[in-house]
Amino acid sequence: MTDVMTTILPADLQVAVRVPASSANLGPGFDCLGLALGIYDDITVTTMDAPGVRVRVSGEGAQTVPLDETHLVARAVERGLARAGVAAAGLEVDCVNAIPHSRGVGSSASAVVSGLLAASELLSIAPEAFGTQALSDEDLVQLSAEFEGHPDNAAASVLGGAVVTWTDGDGEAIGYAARRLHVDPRIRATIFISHTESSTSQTRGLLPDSVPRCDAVFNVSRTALAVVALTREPDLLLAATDDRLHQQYRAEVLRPSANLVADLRASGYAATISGAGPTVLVLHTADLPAGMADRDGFTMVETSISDGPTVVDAR
Ligand SMILES: Nc1ncnc2c1ncn2[C@@H]1O[C@H](COP(=O)(O)OP(=O)(O)OP(=O)(O)O)[C@@H](O)[C@H]1O
Ligand SMILES: N[C@@H](CCO)C(=O)O
Repeated sequence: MTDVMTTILPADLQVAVRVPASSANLGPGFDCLGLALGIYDDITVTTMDAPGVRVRVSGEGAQTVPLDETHLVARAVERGLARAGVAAAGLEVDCVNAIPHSRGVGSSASAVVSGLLAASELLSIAPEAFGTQALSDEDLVQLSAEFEGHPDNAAASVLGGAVVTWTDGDGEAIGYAARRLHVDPRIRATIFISHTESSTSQTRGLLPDSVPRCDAVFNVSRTALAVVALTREPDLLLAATDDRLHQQYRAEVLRPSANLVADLRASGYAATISGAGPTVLVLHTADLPAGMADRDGFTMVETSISDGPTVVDAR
């Protein structure tokens, strides 16, 4: 689909969507593995006659995010509509956020996906004369990854479950694609949400441009193994979540998280830094022992693996 000339949608179309958080990398799969988590932001978008963008936010980020047209959800709604050559004169965006920001559980990707999914639903309920239709999952992955600059979080929030993502091309025209994996139902996800924040763009800057070949080979093998462990042999999760590509380079600025990962892995748990941190993800099949929750600086949350986003209302 290509962008075409803009026409204006009628006022009072309303859609409500619920979009999951995500954990990226899962250890070795830097920028190419992701997992949707059972923590959700709820977004309602209404088209208006009056020009401008009005944003209301409660929950996570309420004190920090902008409340105008620069808000990430509003920008994503406009981008999604533009894809089909339409726009809204004005937009009202209502956000009820449960996904913590800047902790490594994909809040920015969830915000972008919620805006694009809302746009997609607006396109599907617009009067027939507009000739618009919902965006495909492929479009949602492409457009959300363009915002993020990497597809792992965004694809997990679009498709649910675990995802493998890849890119084609470079420079101005990167293509992003993803496939969902069928996660072995015995696998559970627990996160230790850090009480401190970390900026993804800042910690990406700590990564070297090249790594030793032995480390590259190590990560290629573990990433392939992760697909086996996630889909049918969870006993392999500890080995399959090991990494030499990125966590060691971020450890200095994520010291408490790196120490927690090391402790948990030494005790046999498949722990990794979640995304760019500082939250820590543990994948497991058995109950975690009582007392594990007591970690200074972290709140342990036994979450679920999400089946993906839902459209709650569209009228
Ligand atoms: N729901 C939201 N609404 C508006 N802006 C958001 C929202 N969620 C995140 N953001 C913006 O994205 C920034 C956080 O992005 P960042 O990529 O650093 O962290 P993250 O997405 O939470 O974690 P990670 O990408 O490591 O999983 C916030 O500071 C805020 O500016
Ligand atoms: N793959 C990305 C995920 C950010 O959530 C990174 O590690 O920078």
